Amino acid sequence: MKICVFGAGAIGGYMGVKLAQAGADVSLVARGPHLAAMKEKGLTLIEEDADPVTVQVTASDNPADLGPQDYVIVTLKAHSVPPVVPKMQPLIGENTTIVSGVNGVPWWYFHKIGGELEGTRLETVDPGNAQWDGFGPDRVLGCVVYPAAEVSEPGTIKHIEGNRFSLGEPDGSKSERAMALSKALGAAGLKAPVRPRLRDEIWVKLWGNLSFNPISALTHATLDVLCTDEGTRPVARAMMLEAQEIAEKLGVKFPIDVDRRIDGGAAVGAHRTSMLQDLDQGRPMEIDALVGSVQELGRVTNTPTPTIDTVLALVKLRAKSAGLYGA
Ligand SMILES: NC(=O)C1=CN([C@@H]2O[C@H](COP(=O)(O)OP(=O)(O)OC[C@H]3O[C@@H](n4cnc5c(N)ncnc54)[C@H](OP(=O)(O)O)[C@@H]3O)[C@@H](O)[C@H]2O)C=CC1
Ligand SMILES: CC(C)(CO)C(=O)C(=O)O
Repeated sequence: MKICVFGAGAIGGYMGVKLAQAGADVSLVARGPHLAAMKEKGLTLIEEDADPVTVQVTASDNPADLGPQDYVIVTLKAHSVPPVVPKMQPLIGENTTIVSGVNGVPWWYFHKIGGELEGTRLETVDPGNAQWDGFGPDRVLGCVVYPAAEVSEPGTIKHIEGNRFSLGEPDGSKSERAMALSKALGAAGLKAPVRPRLRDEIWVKLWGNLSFNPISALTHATLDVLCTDEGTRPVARAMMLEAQEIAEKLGVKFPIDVDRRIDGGAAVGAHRTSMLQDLDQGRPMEIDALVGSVQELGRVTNTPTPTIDTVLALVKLRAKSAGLYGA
């Protein structure tokens, strides 16, 4: 089974080391100093309570070097995917599965969902239908990424917590391709359950990213603070309730309520969300995928999103002021 991880930064690098350690036929697409370090010294993974491990990996910035794959696991930031679809084509053969390991509303959301919204495209996450047309939705296997990791220096991944990558077919089936990837990830020491209702998990994760991430970027507060502060907790809660109304119209079942989700965020502690980290480090922020997409779904389902609209406007301007959003 040939697996290529496209965008082998924090999450893709973590997966890449685990797969390589387990003897999988895995290759990594990366770029810049991180790629150069991987090629020179291998890819190192630092995990708590374990000695660092370094594996030699097949890595390139040119997918044509790697050829057609059985699975391409995309672990890029959401906004980085559409522009690289043409570059990814050499990795795609007749039976290639694309695994979308990207936060936010996935571009394939309305594929095989059934009902009147079947096939709806989302401009915020797939401008110009780049992925829908360039990959084709039938190739897609969904994935919700739970681990936290960072590139601590070029060629080195620091794992922070978690090892679960929930997988799910757009139609909810336990397909052969989903089960085979689950087995390969399991053999690499990762948890990769195949879920019949992946969209429910997408929304529970998105609840937090939609609200905590922009609030943290606007206030520079860590999760423990913004989830308990008497001013920002109700803002997060209002955003989440708007999102819940949208999701429930789309058939999602939430296994917990908003207060439990916010308490879960608070329990993570003094964490700077990925959006705040991106702002701090001058990197583009995943605003469209995490917040804009939910506003778009509000329009699609005729659901008012006043709090989401307000926070989205503020965080977009914050990002624009830092030169990290739009032209
Ligand atoms: N990190 C985390 O803890 C978590 C992340 N996620 C989600 O997982 C996804 C990936 O996040 P994360 O791993 O943090 O992101 P990273 O930025 O660490 O990894 C993406 C990597 O892809 C590289 N890249 C970008 N464009 C190209 C290209 N055209 N060719 C080759 N390489 C490229 C980036 O290089 P460069 O740095 O030069 O841009 C970077 O090394 C995101 O959607 C994120 O929200 C979900 C849960 C937790
Ligand atoms: C906020 C958190 C921990 C989940 O809600 C996250 O995933 C992020 O920092 O992007």
